Amino acid sequence: MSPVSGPLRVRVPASSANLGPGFDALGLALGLHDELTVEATDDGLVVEVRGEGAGEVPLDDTHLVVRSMEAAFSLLGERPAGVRLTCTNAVPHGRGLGSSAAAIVGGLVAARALVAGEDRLDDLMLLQLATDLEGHPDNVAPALLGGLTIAWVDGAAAAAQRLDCDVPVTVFVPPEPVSTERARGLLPDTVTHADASFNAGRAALLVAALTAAPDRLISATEDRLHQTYRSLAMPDSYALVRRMRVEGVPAIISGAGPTVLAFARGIDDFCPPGWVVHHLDVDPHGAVVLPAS
Ligand SMILES: Nc1ncnc2c1ncn2[C@@H]1O[C@H](COP(=O)(O)OP(=O)(O)OP(=O)(O)O)[C@@H](O)[C@H]1O
Ligand SMILES: N[C@@H](CCO)C(=O)O
Repeated sequence: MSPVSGPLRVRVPASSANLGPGFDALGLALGLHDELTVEATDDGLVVEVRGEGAGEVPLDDTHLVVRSMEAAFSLLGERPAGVRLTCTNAVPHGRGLGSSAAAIVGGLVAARALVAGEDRLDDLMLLQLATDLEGHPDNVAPALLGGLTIAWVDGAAAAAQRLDCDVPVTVFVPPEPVSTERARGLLPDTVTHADASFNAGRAALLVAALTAAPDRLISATEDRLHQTYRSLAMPDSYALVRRMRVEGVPAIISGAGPTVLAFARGIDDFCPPGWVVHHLDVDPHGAVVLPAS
């Protein structure tokens, strides 16, 4: 796709990472989207934010979407004289639904569309930039590629395998955020060989369960590497996961939490007071460039 001169729109999905045992590797693109409208101008930077984050995120060049666009411009050695950016956000911040990944990927895809086109900045290069900005690949991969993704880093090189996946999802979003930074700080430096082996097996089973054998989801979503350690920061989320799992519902902490995700529908009665429920499908597309509406 060649560069777009007029205003353009980028739609980028929420994502749920880890999915239980697949810590820092598995991720799922979800049908809840942020939308960016971006236009090259003759001068300056204008940022407008609507929806999630409005009144909270900065409106200058420290804005995460702007920082991400700048990273792409720097790599390309080319940038517009000015940018007008409007963010219409539906992905809640600090909830484990990949809001930071959506901002990063949205900014990179928008910058590519504005000045380069895909022939000069392909998806693998965007995945690398996004992983460098986010710090781990498991949210930015599904945000970029859609579907179910298995992401990894070889040395410093990020990579991902996308898989088709069509599984119904319900997410329960609590009113208060927990930052990924805080959640990552609760993890131990080492785990037992038994726990590592357990998670490796269940993560492998989870890929099979999500693509071919959904009856395995309750076993496939067990985890020993992160959820219990993080329960200190999100006790209500952890209790909700346990309540659903004892009823046979494959429930997990979404990403670094505190959102709870279940691979099921018709379970809204589990929703605690003051939380928000979304019934979501998997987004197969990832970030897409659309004509400005
Ligand atoms: N659309 C956005 N625009 C600007 N800044 C954003 C946007 N989305 C996220 N951020 C920044 O990222 C922070 C949230 O990142 P954090 O990683 O803690 O949560 P998350 O990405 O929503 O959850 P997770 O990474 O666990 O899925 C916000 O507090 C804000 O500073
Ligand atoms: N794998 C990351 C996902 C963050 O969304 C973590 O759990 O910290």
